[in-house]
Amino acid sequence: MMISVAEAFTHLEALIPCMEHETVPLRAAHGRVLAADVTAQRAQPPFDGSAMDGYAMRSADARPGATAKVIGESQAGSRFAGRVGAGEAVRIFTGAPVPEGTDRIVLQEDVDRDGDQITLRDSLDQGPHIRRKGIDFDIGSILTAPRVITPRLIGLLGAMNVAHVTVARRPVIGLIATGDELVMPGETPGPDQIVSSNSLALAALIEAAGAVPRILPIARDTRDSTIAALKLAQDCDMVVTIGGASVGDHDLVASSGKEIGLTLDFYKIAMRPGKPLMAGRLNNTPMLGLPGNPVSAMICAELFLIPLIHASLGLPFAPRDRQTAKLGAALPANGPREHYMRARLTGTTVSPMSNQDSSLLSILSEANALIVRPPHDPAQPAGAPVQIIGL
Ligand SMILES: Nc1nc2c(c(=O)[nH]1)N[C@H]1C(S)=C(S)[C@@H](COP(=O)(O)OP(=O)(O)OC[C@H]3O[C@@H](n4cnc5c(N)ncnc54)[C@H](O)[C@@H]3O)O[C@H]1N2
Ligand code: MOO
Repeated sequence: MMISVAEAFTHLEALIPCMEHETVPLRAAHGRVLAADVTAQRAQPPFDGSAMDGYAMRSADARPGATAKVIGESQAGSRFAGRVGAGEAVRIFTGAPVPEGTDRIVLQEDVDRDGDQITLRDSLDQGPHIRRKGIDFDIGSILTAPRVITPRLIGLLGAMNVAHVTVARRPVIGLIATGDELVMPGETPGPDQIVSSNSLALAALIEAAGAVPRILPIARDTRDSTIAALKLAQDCDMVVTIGGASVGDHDLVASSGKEIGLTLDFYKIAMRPGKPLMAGRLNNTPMLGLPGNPVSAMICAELFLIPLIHASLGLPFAPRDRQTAKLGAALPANGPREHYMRARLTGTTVSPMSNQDSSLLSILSEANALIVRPPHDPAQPAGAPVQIIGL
C-alpha cells in the first residue's frame, strides 16, 4: 500500500539521527548549526564612537559661523584623554572614541581650519554622527540557538569576541549504490555498465546540507554483497541506499536488509518520481532507501534527506518551502501520485520541462524548480497558480 508524501514525512520524524554537540573554533564554524546560546563578551561599539571624520564639539557650539580651538586628536584605537569645554573641539576620525564633554561631530567638509582654529560653515547638518556604546549589541546579550552559522553570523560572533562555539556534530551518511551495472566514477564502464553518478550527486547534496557523506563500496546484485555493504554502513549516523528498491528480481535492499535487522517504517509512496522510496532502521541506524533512477534519487533526497539532516543538526524538521507561481503552459490532469515536475522558473512564471522521465539528468540540471501537483489534480490552463519548490 502506498502512503502519501505527507504521511511519509510524518514517519520520518522518528528517524531523525540524534547528534551530540562539539566545540569548534569560530574560524571553522561556517555552515555549522549553533547548538547552544552564545553570550556577547563585550558591547559593540564598546564606547560612544564617531561615525565620521571631523571635529568633536558640544552641540551648543555647533552653529554656522562659530569658531573653536582644536585642543587634541582622537583616532580609532587611541582616544583623546582630556575633557572638551565650551569653544573647544577635538579632531576626530571614524571609529574613534568621542571625547568627554562632546555630543556632536561636525564633518570636516563643513569646517575651515587655520592652524588650531576652526570656523564652521553655513552647510552644517544636524549631526550628531555618534554611534552610542552598545547600539549594535550590549555585553551579555544572547544569541539564541539553533541557527545556521553564516558568514554574517561569523562577523557578529567575532565582534562579540566569541572564539569558540558549540555546534551539532555533522552526521556521517553512509551511501550505498546498488547494482551490477554500476562502476565507481572515474572507472571504465563495460558495454552494459554505467557510472554511479548518483553517488557523487548525493554526496554533494549531503555535504551542502551540512553532513558528511561516506561513499561505501557498490553493492552487487547478490544477497551477500548487499548484506556486506549494509554492514559497513552500520557505524554511520544514517544509511542511504540507492536503487534496488523496486520489485525486480535483482532489487535486494529490503529482503537482504531484513536478514540483518532492517525494519521498515514504510515502503512505497504516492509520489512521482520516487514511488519505491523506503525508510526504517537498520538495527539502531536510521535508513533511507532511495530509488535508483537518478532524478528519483535526487528529488527524494531533496524532499526527505535534506530535512532529516537539518533536523539532526537541531533545526526544525520541516518540509521544503513552497511558493506560488504562474503556469507557463497548460498541464494535463495528474494521476494518483503527487507529481514533482522538473521546471524552469523565470520571474513568476514556471514552465514544466518537456520530458519528465525520471532518468534524465540533463533536464534535471537545467531545472531550477519543481512544480508540485497534488494527486488527481485536474488539467490546468496556462496562467493557473501552482505550488513550486526551488532547486
Ligand atoms: N514492474 C515494475 N517496475 C518498476 C516499478 C514498478 O512499480 N513496477 N517502479 C519503477 C520506478 S517508479 C522506479 S523509480 C524504478 C526504481 O527502481 P530501483 O530503485 O529498484 O532502482 P534500480 O532498478 O536499481 O535502478 C533504476 C535505474 O537507475 C539506474 N541507477 C541505479 N543506481 C544508480 C546510480 N547509483 N547512479 C546512476 N544510475 C543508477 C539503474 O541503472 C536503472 O537504470 O523502478 C521502476 N521499475
Ligand atoms: O517513481 Mo519512479 O521514481 O518515477 O521513476
